[in-house]
Amino acid sequence: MPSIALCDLKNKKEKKKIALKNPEIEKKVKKLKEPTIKEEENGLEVKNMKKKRKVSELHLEEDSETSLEVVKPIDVKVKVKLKLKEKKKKKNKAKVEEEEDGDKEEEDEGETEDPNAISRFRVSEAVRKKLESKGIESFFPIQAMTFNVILNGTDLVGRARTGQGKTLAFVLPILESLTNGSAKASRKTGYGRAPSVLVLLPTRELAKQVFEDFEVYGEVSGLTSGCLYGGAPYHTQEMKLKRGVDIVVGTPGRIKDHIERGNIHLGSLKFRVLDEADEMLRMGFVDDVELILGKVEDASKVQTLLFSATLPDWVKGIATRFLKTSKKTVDLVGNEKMKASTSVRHIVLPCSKSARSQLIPDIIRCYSSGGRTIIFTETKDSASEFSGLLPGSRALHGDIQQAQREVTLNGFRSGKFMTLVATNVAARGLDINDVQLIIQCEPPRDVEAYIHRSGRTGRAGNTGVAVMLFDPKRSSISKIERESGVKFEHISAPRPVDVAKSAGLEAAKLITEVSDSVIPAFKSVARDLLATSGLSAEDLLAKALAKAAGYSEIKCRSLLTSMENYVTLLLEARKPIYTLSYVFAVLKRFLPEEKVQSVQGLTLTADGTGAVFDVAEEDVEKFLASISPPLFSTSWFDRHISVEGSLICTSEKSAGSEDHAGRSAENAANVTLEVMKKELPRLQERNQSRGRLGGGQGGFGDRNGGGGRFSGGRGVRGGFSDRRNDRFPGGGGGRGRYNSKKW
Ligand SMILES: Nc1ncnc2c1ncn2[C@@H]1O[C@H](COP(=O)(O)OP(=O)(O)OP(=O)(O)O)[C@@H](O)[C@H]1O
Repeated sequence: MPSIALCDLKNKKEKKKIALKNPEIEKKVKKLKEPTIKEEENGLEVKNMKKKRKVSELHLEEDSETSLEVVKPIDVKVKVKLKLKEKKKKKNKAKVEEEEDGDKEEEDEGETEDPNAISRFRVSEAVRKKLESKGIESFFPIQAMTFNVILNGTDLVGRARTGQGKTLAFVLPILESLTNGSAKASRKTGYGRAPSVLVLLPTRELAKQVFEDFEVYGEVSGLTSGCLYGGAPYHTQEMKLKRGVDIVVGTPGRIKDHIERGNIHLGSLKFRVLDEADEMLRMGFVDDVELILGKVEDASKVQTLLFSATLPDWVKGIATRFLKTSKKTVDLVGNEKMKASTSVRHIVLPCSKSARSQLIPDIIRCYSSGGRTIIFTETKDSASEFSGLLPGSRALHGDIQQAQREVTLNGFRSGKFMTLVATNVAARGLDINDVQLIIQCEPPRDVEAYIHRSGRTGRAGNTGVAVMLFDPKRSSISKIERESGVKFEHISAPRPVDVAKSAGLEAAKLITEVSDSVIPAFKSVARDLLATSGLSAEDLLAKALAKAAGYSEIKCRSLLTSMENYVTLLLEARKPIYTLSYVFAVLKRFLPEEKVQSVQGLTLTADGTGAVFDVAEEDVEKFLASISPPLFSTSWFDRHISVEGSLICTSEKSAGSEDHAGRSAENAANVTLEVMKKELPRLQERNQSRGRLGGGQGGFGDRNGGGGRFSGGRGVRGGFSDRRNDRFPGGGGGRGRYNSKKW
């Protein structure tokens, strides 16, 4: 579990490069930026339509009632290149030099040809120009693959990974259909008109975001939109509806209210869209959604679209009920193992609850590349609590007044503050520029939440980092890993010494910016200090830099719980260790009761031969001396002074060097104890702890010692308390446990 020290990188660019060092990510990002749909799949409205239609049919199968077909993108570029290669071969036979030159030109032309160019789709000029003004000249795969299907009047289920442009995938063809397509003729116009489009979304923030897209592109098409969500005054919404709007975007609760108040009539509806459908239904809006959709008098005349990055099986039932049997499915994730964003570095880091507030600022410093960070907490209280602890951050959750929620989100979008601490209310759909880092304070309850939260970064072809903290004693990451297909990068906390180096660089930069005019005022003090301190000029300056960076000392940090001033020890035995009770028994043989009780986060290693735990820095020597007889005359502390002279618990010395194993001579109990300096071994996860003593399957016994140690209120300090985690009843995920009120 390497500690990846990004901290000492000099600038944002370098950090980004490192964040991308995962070759898999680089490959995928490149792929997203390239056109990935075959020319034929666009269903382009251009000359060679016949040929295209054939292939298009191949990939856009009609759905049956019971199945969701998977459509896979095909790499256009590869195909274009292959054709060109063939052409080139033929021409080479002729061996005519001039012809070869011509061929080269043709190849260049061919390679730059963009089959997803918006100019090749039935997008009206005004909208195209608007898109261009926003730098959008080419469709993303999901857009290219769904545009004509929607424009041609077919119901559709669309799925693509987070940040791949699903919003415009429905906004643009709907606008075109209303202004130039099949819905144009029967669309109601004029004062007091009933809406032609109804878009339902799970959160107010998302509703507002999607509404803004409809406004921007609708305006140039002569269409108006209204946004209806709770927490905002009814009156303004009613007035807007009275005047008449073409498109209504909103959350189910408020839309239902307006329908019941007689403010919205759905008799003229042409489109209904369920965006983030699974979330809406999971949040308990199913009745509202059904009621709203049920208000449509003649469903056969309405086109229904359902989009999300995640479509759990149970959503398919909903799709079957609300979409026509002729519906198409464009699924760009399908059966691919990796369901989460491929442009994100997915990292996990062990951290106890009490260490989070110390660790998170360092993670931000190391991984945010100077961009925005969103921190996800499980509850509204902890979101507020955290934002209180992190200077310059703001909280966003369901208990905050809507007006304040909007101020907060606007402030975050505009860069007034760079860290947002949010509940799942910000997990879905939010598209905020330059979010570089996502921190999840603990593993979410289901894989969908992980996918959407981590997907707030790495959007539209950009890259990002998602760090998930987990407490090995209380939570499990293997379920999320398995279901999302993410291969997590395991790292340990940024080392305080690395963070300090990074802060030192920033301080050095600041010092060079200080005007020379200050020198005369401070020079004599500097001279006196140099003469009296007994330090070299270099050391003295180092101290001054440390102070300027806010450091008076460098604390050490545990690898296991990430707690400051704690050190992680590894106890190993010659035989398998089945229970924590055994470890406690061993410790009790050598140490006084109060020291044994003070250990934190005791966890068995995955290989079953050892256990790791944290002890306070000042107790390390006592533990080592008591359990492993000293191999060397020097003390642990002496051996942990780094070359820079600072105490670092995660020594930079390599394995096999003199002090790697600390004191590891065996004692009467045939166990060894050593300081963990660089990497943690793989640990048993919470849900692996059923076994011999617990009566379940698996190799290892009940780590909780049959309800002993950790359930009886041992009064451990901070870190890992004895509280069982009752948020995982039965260890399973699944529906029904989501409590939207928590947000
Ligand atoms: N064709 C395009 N070219 C460039 N940028 C685009 C294109 N289409 C959309 N975008 C931008 O990509 C970003 C992500 O789009 P969007 O929010 O629609 O993603 P999404 O797939 O809905 O993500 P999520 O699943 O998280 O909701 C937005 O900033 C959007 O403006």
